[in-house]
Amino acid sequence: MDKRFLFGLTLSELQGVVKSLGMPAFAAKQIASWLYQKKIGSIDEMSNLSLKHRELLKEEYEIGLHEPVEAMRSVDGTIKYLYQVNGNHFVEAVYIPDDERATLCVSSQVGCKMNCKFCMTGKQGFSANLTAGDILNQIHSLPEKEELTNIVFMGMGEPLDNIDEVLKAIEVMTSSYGYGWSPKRITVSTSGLKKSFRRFIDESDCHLAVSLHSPLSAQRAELMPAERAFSLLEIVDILREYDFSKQRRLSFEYIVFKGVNDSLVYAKELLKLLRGIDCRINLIRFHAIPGVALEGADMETMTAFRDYLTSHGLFTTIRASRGEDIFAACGMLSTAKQEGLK
Ligand SMILES: C[S@@+](CC[C@H](N)C(=O)[O-])C[C@H]1O[C@@H](n2cnc3c(N)ncnc32)[C@H](O)[C@@H]1O
Ligand code: SF4
Repeated sequence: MDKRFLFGLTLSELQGVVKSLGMPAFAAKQIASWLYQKKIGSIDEMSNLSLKHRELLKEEYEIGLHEPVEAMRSVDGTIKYLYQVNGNHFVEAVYIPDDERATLCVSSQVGCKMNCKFCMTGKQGFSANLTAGDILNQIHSLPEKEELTNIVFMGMGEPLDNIDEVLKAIEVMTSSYGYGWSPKRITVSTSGLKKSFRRFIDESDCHLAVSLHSPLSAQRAELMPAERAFSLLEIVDILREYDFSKQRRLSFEYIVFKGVNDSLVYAKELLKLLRGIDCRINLIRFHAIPGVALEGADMETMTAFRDYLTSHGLFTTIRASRGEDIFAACGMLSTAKQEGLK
């Protein structure tokens, strides 16, 4: 019988485990502390549990941590790690060191269902959801774990399409029994999914980044089929109900495509769409992917676009592209090869 994994379980799930094995209730917190606050390789190392209880646990469970199976280094210091999940699937996570920050871009799914026209992960199609353990393992088994200052859910997959596991992973990251991190260190990026959009805002305090890419519904639908199920107008209407003026940050991501959405006409439409919402815009350079007839705008156009928005009261930044030489930049992640899809 395959053993189940302890790593990735929330405190209440661990309470269920110890209860079912007839162990004392306080053992759940002890196990959580071994799992999340230390780095152990086996249940035998949980030295404050009795030998009998460790043996009981071992009959049904194992820790379930997995080191990355491959690492690729960019000239700019970015490192892309490949993790094997669930035996036969693969996902990538990208470590991005910066001056005083070190960010890990994590994956939430193997592939993605959303099929955005410009994204490599979208081209791969969907294979599987990650468990909370698979998501947390990208952090916990990272050689640079201790350096990390920020986590962004901007790797493979649509986090809101795997909301239960994403919320559980965030619970472990932010709880005192887990990593104890502030939710302000975590950003979840989404293309927008009606069924779980509100739930994510209500049940977490993490920063939210919405992939917009066009202020016009028809054009957005061309780029992102998800627009047809949950339009930017519906998204913005919901966001207006919430207060993003305090600790929690709302940003919109906008890939600037040459001759598509890069003129000031679009900047003006963005101002109209987002009027009255406390947010910022993050302009992203397009990372070309094979077989897609889209091009990125040049830096001069992006700077003019940024300056126009900022001078009209919508704070806008241009995101630095990192790890392009190793296919680690935004939207370039794909494990189609490892999955045997091409
Ligand atoms: C890969 S997605 C993952 C998170 C989520 N699924 C989403 O779309 O927001 C992270 C960000 O990368 C952007 N992206 C996708 N393909 C890209 C590309 N080829 N060049 C630049 N950015 C890209 C997405 O639009 C999104 O803002
Ligand atoms: S951009 Fe995000 S939602 Fe769109 S296909 Fe890529 S991973 Fe999926």
